[in-house]
Amino acid sequence: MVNCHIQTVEIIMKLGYKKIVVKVGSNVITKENGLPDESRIKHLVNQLADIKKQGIEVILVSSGAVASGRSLIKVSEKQDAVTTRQLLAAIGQVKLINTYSSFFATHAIQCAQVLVTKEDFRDRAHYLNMKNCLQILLQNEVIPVVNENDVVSVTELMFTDNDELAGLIASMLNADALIILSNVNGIYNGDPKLEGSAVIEEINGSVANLASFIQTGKSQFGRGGMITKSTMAQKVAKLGITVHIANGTKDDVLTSLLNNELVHTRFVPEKSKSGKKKWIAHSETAATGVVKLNDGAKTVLTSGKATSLLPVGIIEIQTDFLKGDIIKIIDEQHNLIGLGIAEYGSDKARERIGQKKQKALVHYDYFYSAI
Ligand SMILES: Nc1ncnc2c1ncn2[C@@H]1O[C@H](COP(=O)(O)OP(=O)(O)O)[C@@H](O)[C@H]1O
Ligand SMILES: N[C@@H](CCC(=O)OP(=O)(O)O)C(=O)O
Repeated sequence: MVNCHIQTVEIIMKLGYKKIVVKVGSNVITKENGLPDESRIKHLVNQLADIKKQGIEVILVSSGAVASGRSLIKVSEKQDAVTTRQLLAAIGQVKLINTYSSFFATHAIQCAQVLVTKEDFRDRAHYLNMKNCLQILLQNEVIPVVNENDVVSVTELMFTDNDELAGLIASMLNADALIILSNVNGIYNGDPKLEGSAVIEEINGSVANLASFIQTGKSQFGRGGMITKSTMAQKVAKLGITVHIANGTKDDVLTSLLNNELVHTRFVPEKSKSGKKKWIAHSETAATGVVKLNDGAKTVLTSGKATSLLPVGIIEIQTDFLKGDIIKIIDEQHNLIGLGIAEYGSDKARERIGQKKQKALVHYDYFYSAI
């Protein structure tokens, strides 16, 4: 036993992460018959406990409320999809968190339930309140178990899926890595079910044809699918956080991943961005104004150099905004170039369109390039 533990200590230190966010998909912890896979949950908790005991901060984002609810109640077929989801999640989340809590308790570790909605990330003050709460949990050696609050998050107010939520949490907490556990070994260069397909082990920067490898279908209990997972992973890696997509149904997946011994997909991180840029990057739905740029301004702004958005490159203010609002910056073909915080409102910006020597509309420190 002692030797085994010492070995685990060495294993976990190899990648050198200090803070990780682990996202567990519904499929990982749900059996084929739809019932929660308690032995899988227990095995994951054992690994997370080992990792935490090495001094690594762990935040868990776990799906599975709806799947857990299905095991507890029979839903009338007449009930619509939204209400069914609310009902199943409301009941299932209790079971899910109790399962985690009892397994963590065997390691003398406390976990906390943190349920969030997309709205919680929109307003910067609200965002910082949530960040503060998660940090205080971590400082008190508690493992936050985060899920979307499916009871109140409906339709357009929902996250695409929990991968998006996990990306937001990893960015908010400046994690070193985000580990997404699904029921496949990673992103394949073709249909994962076909023999000729292989796992793409490293993705560096934005890969133009990545989406073409991915089948649109998703797994039995999943919500978003692999396309949303890979889009989110590229965005998070661009902010400076390593993203791993691995198979959570494999034994010892976390320990072998952290020991660099697992075949999976790893997104190479770019240089780390500031906390404010990380928030701006995830704030597209909170944007009010839309500003169109000419091609010259687009080239300068996306060159990777520290340049601010000057009125000389603006060709149109499409939607109004106030000073301090998040604005979308688009090119002549209406593609998103980036997001930024407006230094002044749309009235002033309109007066200055195309003019030289005017104050920047978006300062470089508050600009996130989506390209
Ligand atoms: N090229 C691909 N590589 C890996 N998985 C893929 C690919 N194309 C489609 N998929 C599907 O994506 C699924 C994982 O996404 P999703 O259903 O959202 O899972 P989760 O519940 O883990 O979030 C896999 O089960 C697989 O069927
Ligand atoms: N919040 C939902 C999970 C939704 C979701 O994104 O699921 P998945 O694609 O399996 O990560 C639940 O707990 O059932």
